Amino acid sequence: MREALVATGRSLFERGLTHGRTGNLSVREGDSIWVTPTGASLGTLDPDGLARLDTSGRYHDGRHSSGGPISPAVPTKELFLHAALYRARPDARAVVHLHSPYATAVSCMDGLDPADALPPLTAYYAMRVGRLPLLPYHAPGDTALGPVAEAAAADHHALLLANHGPVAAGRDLASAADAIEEIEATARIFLLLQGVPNRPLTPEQIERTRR
Ligand SMILES: O=C(CO)COP(=O)(O)O
Ligand SMILES: [Zn+2]
Repeated sequence: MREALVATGRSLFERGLTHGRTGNLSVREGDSIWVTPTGASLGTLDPDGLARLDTSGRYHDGRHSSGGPISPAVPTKELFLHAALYRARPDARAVVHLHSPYATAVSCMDGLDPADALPPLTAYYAMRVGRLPLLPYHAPGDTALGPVAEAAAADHHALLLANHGPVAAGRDLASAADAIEEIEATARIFLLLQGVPNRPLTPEQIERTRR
């Protein structure tokens, strides 16, 4: 599990899906959450340097001072955001947050539909993402985003944080990574199509898309 988290982080980083020391990943295993430490590059994670929180460590409200973390690593400042998605989505086993450039560019655009920030341009976007709520800007680590994200995540496994970047939950790490990569690919296509007449998929075409 921890090796997979490290390998996924490296892969995302090496392909430019997040930069510097941005982004964070977590996996839920039983009563524990393994999460990347704050201030880490996703390109150079260490399986022994991840933070591990158990439910008695009160990860539910993102506070990790009482009972956890069990390991000495200080968890990401977005732990509360990961916890909000896990609370909202009992089937979720992984959460990925990135500052991927095209999705982040879209998150800075004016005039988006806050209920659904990107059009369904391709079948894989429709399959892997569906609707993408745009959540209002909060500073990184601002726990006021927690209840907002939790409410939105009840019906959506992927969210776009305004002027920040995407976050996606999945039934496993590969699914969460697939969803966030699909957001990035579609954001890029969406930006390429600015000013170009285009045809998003129709509801009927989406309905016929194999999941
Ligand atoms: O993406 C980030 C903040 O939004 C990175 O923060 P952390 O280094 O605490 O994970
Ligand atoms: Zn971030």
